[in-house]
Amino acid sequence: MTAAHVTLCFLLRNDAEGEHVLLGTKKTGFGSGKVVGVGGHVEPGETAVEAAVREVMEEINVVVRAADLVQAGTVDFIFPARPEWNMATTVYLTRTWIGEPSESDEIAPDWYPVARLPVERMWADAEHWLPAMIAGQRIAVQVDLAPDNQSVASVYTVAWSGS
Ligand SMILES: Nc1[nH]c(=O)nc2c1ncn2[C@H]1C[C@H](O)[C@@H](COP(=O)(O)OP(=O)(O)OP(=O)(O)O)O1
Repeated sequence: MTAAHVTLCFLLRNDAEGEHVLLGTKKTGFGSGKVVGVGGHVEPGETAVEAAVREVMEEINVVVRAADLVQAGTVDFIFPARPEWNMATTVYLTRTWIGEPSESDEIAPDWYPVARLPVERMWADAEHWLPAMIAGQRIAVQVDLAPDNQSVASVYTVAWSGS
C-alpha cells in the first residue's frame, strides 16, 4: 500500500467518572468538522514518536515526552476510491503530559468518556478500533473505506507484533 505515514496520540485520564480520552473537533484540512484524535503527518527525517510529540504540542499546546508514549498499534486507512488519501497510522496512548490541553488553529480539544464516544461525529471506523486500543489491546488494524470515503467497507484486526 502506498500511504502517507501519520500518527495519532490519545491522552487518557481516569477519574471518579471513569476513563476519558482527549479528542478534538478538527477545524481545518482532512476530516474538518469531525471529532478526531490529535495527530498528523510524519515529516521527513522524523520518527513516528517524534511526530506525535510535535503534533500534540502544535494542536493542543501540551508537552508529551517520547518515553511516556505507549504504542497501541497501527491502523491503515485505505480509501479505494481515493488512494492518494491512504494513510498508515502509528497510534500512541499516554497518561502523562505537561500542561492543560487548549485550542489551536487546527483542533478544539475536549475530554470524552470512553464509554460514550461521540461516534456520530467521528470517522465511522473509529469505534471499531479506538475502544479496543484504549482497553489495552495491542492491534494492527486495516480499515477499508467504502466508495463514499466515509462508510466502513471492512475492518481487519490482528494482534500487533510490536514492530
Ligand atoms: N478513516 C479515518 N479514521 C480516523 O479516525 N482518523 C483518520 C482517518 N483517516 C485519516 N485519519 C486521521 C489520521 C491523521 O491523524 C489525520 C490526517 O492528518 P493531518 O491532520 O495531518 O491532515 P491535514 O491535511 O489536516 O494536515 P497537514 O498534515 O498539516 O497537511 O486524519
